[in-house]
Amino acid sequence: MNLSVIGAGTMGNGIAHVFAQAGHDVTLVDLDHDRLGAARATIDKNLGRMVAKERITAEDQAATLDRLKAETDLVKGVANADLVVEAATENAELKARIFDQLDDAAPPTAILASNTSSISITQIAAATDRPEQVIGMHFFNPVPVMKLVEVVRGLATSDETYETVQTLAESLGKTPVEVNDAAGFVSNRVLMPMINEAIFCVQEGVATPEAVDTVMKLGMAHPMGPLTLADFIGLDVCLSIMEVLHRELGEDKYRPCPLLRKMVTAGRLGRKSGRGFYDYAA
Ligand SMILES: CC(=O)CC(=O)SCCNC(=O)CCNC(=O)[C@H](O)C(C)(C)COP(=O)(O)OP(=O)(O)OC[C@H]1O[C@@H](n2cnc3c(N)ncnc32)[C@H](O)[C@@H]1OP(=O)(O)O
Ligand SMILES: NC(=O)C1=CN([C@@H]2O[C@H](COP(=O)(O)OP(=O)(O)OC[C@H]3O[C@@H](n4cnc5c(N)ncnc54)[C@H](OP(=O)(O)O)[C@@H]3O)[C@@H](O)[C@H]2O)C=CC1
Repeated sequence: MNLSVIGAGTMGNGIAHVFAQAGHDVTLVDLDHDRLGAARATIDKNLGRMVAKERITAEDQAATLDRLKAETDLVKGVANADLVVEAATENAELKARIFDQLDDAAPPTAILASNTSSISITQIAAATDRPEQVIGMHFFNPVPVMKLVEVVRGLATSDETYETVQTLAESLGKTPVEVNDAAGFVSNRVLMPMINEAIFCVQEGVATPEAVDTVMKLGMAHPMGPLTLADFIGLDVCLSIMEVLHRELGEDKYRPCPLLRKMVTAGRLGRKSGRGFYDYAA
């Protein structure tokens, strides 16, 4: 298939990686040329790890990179797409604008999928004239490792669109799980309030970030503590998700922790900015 991925951040590079590795031609689109270069370098590094472990050959690595194109112009980047996955910043207005552009620029038969963590697929689909071809294809971070794709049906999503995305996810070696359109879907409805509560523990002085993480790792066998995971996801993404849960579900239990908001305001976004609950300075 010809696949396009919009947004070359944390998730966009992982999605482009698994698509290209599975043999698809991929165009990665971002407004920022440097971001595209960094994404290619990350994909190359992650493929290199697999070569070092003898899971793939150096020829596979080169062939995967050959299938990957970079583009700063969205119109050119989706002109031949069979399916587009949007993985731009978690912001409802931005996504509506992008889907409006995609609807004009992508072939009429193309499926338009969003990797959104929490925003309504029905609302995103309403920005297009093809809501039956709009769907949530929600990958997990790090994409090359995590086995789940949460496939989110909007109100108008057709069975044909669902089946194409389900088959594509399976062809990547992932397990698709069908969910309906509701704020945060299943994954972030359950995960994000836990992370938010962990941040309240730090804010209220119940324990240090290290202690909170150790409790959840050793006591609950989580691979990463919730604050390490929040830094890994991006604190700006966590805040956006909590805001959607709070606004859409309307209950106090979903209010974003003030410390989370303060850290985002201060530019402490986690790993991607070099500092969050922990310091990642080289
Ligand atoms: C916000 C949303 O909408 C949805 C989300 O994505 S929520 C976030 C979901 N993700 C999680 O919960 C991740 C939780 N953490 C983990 O599962 C693990 O800590 C981890 C897989 C990230 C790292 O595992 P680890 O055992 O600590 O490290 P490590 O041994 O170095 O890595 C394990 C494997 O992952 C690979 N890996 C680690 N980080 C990677 C990355 N960023 N990209 C690609 N591969 C990576 C390693 O190469 C290694 O591969 P093999 O098993 O094939 O050898
Ligand atoms: N982080 C995570 O763990 C997960 C995130 N998600 C979801 O994936 C999506 C992306 O998140 P993530 O990768 O973390 O975010 P990042 O902030 O890492 O990356 C977003 C990228 O999109 C770019 N972008 C913004 N506007 C446009 C546009 N109009 N056209 C093309 N590119 C654009 C940004 O560029 P610039 O910085 O220049 O604005 C940036 O490079 C979000 O919807 C998020 O909720 C889903 C699962 C997990």
